[in-house]
Amino acid sequence: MTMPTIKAVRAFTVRGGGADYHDQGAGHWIDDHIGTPMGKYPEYRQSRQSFGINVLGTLVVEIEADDGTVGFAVTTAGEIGAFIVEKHLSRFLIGRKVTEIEKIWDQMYFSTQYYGRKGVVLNTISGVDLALWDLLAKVRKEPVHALLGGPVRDELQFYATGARPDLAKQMGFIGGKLPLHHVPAEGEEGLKKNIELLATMRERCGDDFWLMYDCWMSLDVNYATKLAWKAQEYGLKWIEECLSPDDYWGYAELRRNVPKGMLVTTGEHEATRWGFRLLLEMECCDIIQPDVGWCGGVTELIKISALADAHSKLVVPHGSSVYSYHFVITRQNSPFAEFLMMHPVPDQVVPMFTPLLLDEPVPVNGRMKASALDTPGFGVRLNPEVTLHRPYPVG
Ligand SMILES: C[C@H](O)[C@H](O)CC(=O)C(=O)O
Ligand SMILES: [Mg+2]
Repeated sequence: MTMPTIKAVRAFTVRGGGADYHDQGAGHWIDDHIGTPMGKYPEYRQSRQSFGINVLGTLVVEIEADDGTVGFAVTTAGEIGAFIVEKHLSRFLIGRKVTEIEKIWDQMYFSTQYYGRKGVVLNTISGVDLALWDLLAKVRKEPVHALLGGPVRDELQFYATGARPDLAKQMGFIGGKLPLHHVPAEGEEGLKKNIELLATMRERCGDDFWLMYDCWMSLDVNYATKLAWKAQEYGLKWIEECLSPDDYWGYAELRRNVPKGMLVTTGEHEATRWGFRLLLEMECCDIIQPDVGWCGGVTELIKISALADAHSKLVVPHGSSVYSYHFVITRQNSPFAEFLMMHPVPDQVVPMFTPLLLDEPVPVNGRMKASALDTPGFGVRLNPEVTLHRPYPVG
């Protein structure tokens, strides 16, 4: 088979949901007084949008081959990402064979290293990488998971992230991850409220349902330790992303501090094999949670996952819908997946990247058959009713 070459690269932005899942309308649970590192400022406590959590918006990367096949992917990077793709990264793509994914990744990473390494640049590289995997799989008329070695199980099992684990239980999920609402600056009263909410959810969900707390980088070691010990009574399964992603030392200390059996998880704001190497070698956590749309894409997640496996750690990727599912189904050290509840209440399951994608599969009764992932590429289409904006058209 002669492999097609890449003839065009296009980068678009979109507002309102999509890959920037924090870019939601008013009244959504995801922006309701959730604990953040900005919570030390009372004026930024009630809403994450008030400090700009949704300023980036969604980036859509489209890569077209000379046989007419188009691969695409979405991530959180908006207009900055569109600039980087069109003005910088496209030079490593145009004219290349669709199979040259590893070399393209290496060139994207090392050519941006002087201003990149993490954050929005890695989100952008991830978007390009995912679009390349989508393109190659479509050219080969296979799902991405087939290129990754194929499924190791018949179905995925999900826990749900959202404000209502009690409803998630009724919907068939194996667990519910709650956002923490109150930060250390809200004192003993806030700590009491954090524990009361957990107690209420334990009461509603019964003993056997997993309950987790997502702390979104909002705590310090002392507060997180206190929270963990108080939460033990209510069977908290794991305590997530308590500290700044840069505080590897704090994570190592927290992991030593928490009650035996409670898991410490983190990594959704970490990137690349080098970042995860620190988390693993410094024994910062029990489960790593790379976001495949942010950590460097599938090409990098393969390496991160192998490193984690060698350290006997689980990889349970953060969010990212189909981009995660195609990976998780192929790895023994990823035994379950996250489903982010994007319904505002959330009392029903809606596709995570709604309304941007069509054919996005969702868990039914907390599960998804591997066969739901059998369409070529990542198996999703851009919704033609969503208006895309191309801020930096090149060529
Ligand atoms: C709910 C969390 O604050 C955040 O929006 C999502 C997240 O960290 C997760 O799904 O994990
Ligand atoms: Mg999280």
